[in-house]
Amino acid sequence: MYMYILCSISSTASLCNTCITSHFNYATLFTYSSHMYILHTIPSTICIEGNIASGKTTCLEYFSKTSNIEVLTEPVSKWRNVRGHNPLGLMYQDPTRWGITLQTYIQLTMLDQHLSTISAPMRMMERSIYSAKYIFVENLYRSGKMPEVDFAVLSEWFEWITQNIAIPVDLIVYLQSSPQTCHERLKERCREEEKIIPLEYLEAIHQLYEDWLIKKTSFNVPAPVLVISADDDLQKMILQYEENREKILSGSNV
Ligand SMILES: Nc1ncnc2c1ncn2[C@@H]1O[C@H](COP(=O)(O)OP(=O)(O)O)[C@@H](O)[C@H]1O
Ligand SMILES: O=c1ccn([C@H]2C[C@H](O)[C@@H](COP(=O)(O)O)O2)c(=O)[nH]1
Repeated sequence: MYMYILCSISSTASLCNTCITSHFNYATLFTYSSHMYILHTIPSTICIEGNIASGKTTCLEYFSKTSNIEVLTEPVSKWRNVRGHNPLGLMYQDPTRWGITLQTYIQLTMLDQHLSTISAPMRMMERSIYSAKYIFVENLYRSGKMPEVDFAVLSEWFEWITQNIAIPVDLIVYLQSSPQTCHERLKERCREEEKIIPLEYLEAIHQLYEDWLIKKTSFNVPAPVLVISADDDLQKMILQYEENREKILSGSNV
């Protein structure tokens, strides 16, 4: 049985009594097994958050050319094909029946990404286990499309995971875009399962993101937030990424 203790490190490594899961650039994980501690350095983590088709994957592709960063895009291909089944497509067809199926699988695959071993000192992820719960599960529940029992089971799972496993995030980059822009881009991207997404769905997701990351009135925000306005064309977005490069790579919003 392994016990995980996460300690915040500034310049020198030391074991601290309390777990601090944000505001650090460098962290060390002590796994305790029987009688000994094993020391691992874990990479700092930047999560790119934003509405559907706001430009997250495009942003990650841009930063994938930077050395010392490992980019992890959302495992959408898994969500579209798990042992021959398509939970993403099923959820859009019948959210009340399949919402829990998709979100359980997303929770697992996101946890896997947070915990995956990488060789680079920095991990840049598309979304997080937090937005899966605080945005997408919440939206299904609030819109009356997820039965209360499904929401309760998913919530119990999420709480167990976040209380028992350290899932550190150092910086959230929020690509803030209007739902209208996302709707246009979504139609352009033309993913089969998403053809039925109405503007209202993107508006609801947008509102949940704003409450979480801008107003900070809904759920715990696990890291500082850097907001980048994402309605601009690609060239202007690249300029913004360059202007913010240092802040992003140092894991800081200031
Ligand atoms: N700044 C932009 N201007 C115009 N189109 C964009 C921009 N960023 C991304 N796109 C296009 O919009 C669609 C969605 O972008 P994507 O990066 O896949 O979004 P996400 O990963 O957030 O769902 C893609 O077709 C992409 O080529
Ligand atoms: O927790 C989640 C995360 C994502 N989705 C859906 C939303 C989109 O249809 C796809 C992929 O999202 P992108 O924003 O295009 O990367 O997955 C979900 O339903 N629940």
